[in-house]
Amino acid sequence: MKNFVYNGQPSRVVFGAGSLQYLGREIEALGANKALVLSTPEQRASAEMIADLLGSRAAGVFDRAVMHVPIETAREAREIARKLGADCAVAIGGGSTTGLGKAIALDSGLPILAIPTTYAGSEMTPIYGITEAGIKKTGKDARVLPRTVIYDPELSLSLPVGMSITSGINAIAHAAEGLYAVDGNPIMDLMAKEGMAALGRALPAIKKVANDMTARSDALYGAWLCGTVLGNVGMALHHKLCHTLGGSFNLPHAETHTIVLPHALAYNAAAAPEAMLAIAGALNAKSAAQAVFGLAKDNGAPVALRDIGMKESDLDKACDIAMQNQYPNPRPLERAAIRQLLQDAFEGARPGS
Ligand SMILES: NC(=O)c1ccc[n+]([C@@H]2O[C@H](COP(=O)([O-])OP(=O)(O)OC[C@H]3O[C@@H](n4cnc5c(N)ncnc54)[C@H](O)[C@@H]3O)[C@@H](O)[C@H]2O)c1
Ligand SMILES: O=C(O)CCC(=O)CC(=O)O
Repeated sequence: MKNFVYNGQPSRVVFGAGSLQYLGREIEALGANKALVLSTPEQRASAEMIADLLGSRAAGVFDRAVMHVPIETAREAREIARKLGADCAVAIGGGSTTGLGKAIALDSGLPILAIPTTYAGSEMTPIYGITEAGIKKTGKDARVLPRTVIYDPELSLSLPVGMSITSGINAIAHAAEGLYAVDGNPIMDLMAKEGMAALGRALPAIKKVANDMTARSDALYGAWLCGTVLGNVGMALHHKLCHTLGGSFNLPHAETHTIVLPHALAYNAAAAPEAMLAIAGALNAKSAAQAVFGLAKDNGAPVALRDIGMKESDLDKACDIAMQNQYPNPRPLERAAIRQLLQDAFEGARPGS
């Protein structure tokens, strides 16, 4: 018998190859006149292309977005937005750039138009993260949810294949944990299954042919759905472990998600059997944990924390941090089992089913 609360979150999505052509129309619909364009240094050329498209509606380009939004960068961007008189922010890039837009919006209420070029899903969430004095704090605020999102798969063609696979599995992690969320609901379950299935099809196809437009479109569609799940229901052990490993040990975001997810699913398997069946079904496999491990390994993604910069001597500390301020999880957190999970992820062991 169903028993749930569902809260719709207002955001407008424009999806499709070539949909960047609607940028002007969408800025106008926001009632904005001066957009500050945000990007990482690596995507400066994309930001300039956006500024050119905006013409007189571009206030300027700020290209210093970096992972985990250092407070100093957030302050600098807020000040530039204020000096330029920007009345909206256009974020082109992945979660780091959207995150910078969110840090500006949190302070000023400036509306964000996001143009995602990875599959991280931040554009669909009211979640922000800011790093101060080496500690990453996350929170939720309706002001940071982008008002408009333009998903144009053509802009994801340049995402390197390796990053596409890990970013896609980052998206799958949102959907997988959404299926056993304490505050889950049937709408998010549908989105989670459809999103995972789209990514499960798309990632091997992208590995084969990086510019397969159908696969790129499927992947971005999956990212939208999985990101929506992240924005609507609470995450569990897997996200807690990744926040610990990323925030305290500076491990790269999407790769960490890719490595940890099969082990977190194996840990939760017996406590969340229906979710596991749904995940396995969406990925066309018998075991959820094995399916995700295979998706990573067969497509050349890293499967061991030791290969992305984790030190074995830090595993005890990581375990201690992960045991603090626990997120709700289907199986209670048992220290010895979590420590073993981290060891398995460190070594890249095949997870149990
Ligand atoms: N708040 C949320 O809801 C949420 C959700 C997911 C991730 N995040 C945050 O987002 C960050 C990670 O985001 P990410 O994994 O998207 O990585 P990212 O935004 O850091 O991007 C990684 C690199 O890829 C480049 N890149 C992005 N798209 C590209 C493209 N199409 N072509 C070529 N290069 C491209 C970027 O410029 C950057 O150099 C983390 O800080 C994470 O915590 C937040
Ligand atoms: O860094 C943030 O903004 C929060 C990240 C988050 O909750 C989603 C994730 O870990 O992929």
